[in-house]
Amino acid sequence: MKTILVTCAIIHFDEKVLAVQRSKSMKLPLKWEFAGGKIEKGESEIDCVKREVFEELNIHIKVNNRLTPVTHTYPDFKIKLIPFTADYISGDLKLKEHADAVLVEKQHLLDLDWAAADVPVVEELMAL
Ligand SMILES: Nc1nc2c([nH]c(=O)n2[C@H]2C[C@H](O)[C@@H](COP(=O)(O)OP(=O)(O)OP(=O)(O)O)O2)c(=O)[nH]1
Repeated sequence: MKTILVTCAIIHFDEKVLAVQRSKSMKLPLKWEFAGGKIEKGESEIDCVKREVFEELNIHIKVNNRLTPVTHTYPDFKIKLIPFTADYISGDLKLKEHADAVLVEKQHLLDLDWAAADVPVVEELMAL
């Protein structure tokens, strides 16, 4: 099975981080994730995560640290999820694709129903 490379951004707004919920019509419907998406051919990880966040949320971010990538096999595809911490810089948040968004304190992140690949990312984040 081919592995798709996906970046995501853990965007900090002061002490909280932004989680977004996939819509009913997307793969992994209604699961929570960090904004991001597939790396395009020739694109750097950082350019990808900035582009995806702007396309999905209409905001600009500053990318900070790369966390540990997670490889996960879903029933019909396999991904390598590459997470970055980031800070909100500018723009009015608009949900272009997602069903919902919440700002969550780090200690409450595991209350959400995450996409399976994100669980190790959330655990690493909570331990930082
Ligand atoms: N953006 C993002 N995707 C994630 C996370 N965790 C996780 O398993 N994924 C999966 C869901 C998607 O299948 C894939 C990201 O692809 P995408 O968002 O660009 O595309 P998609 O699946 O919605 O659309 P498509 O395959 O129909 O083109 O990675 C995450 O935290 N952020």
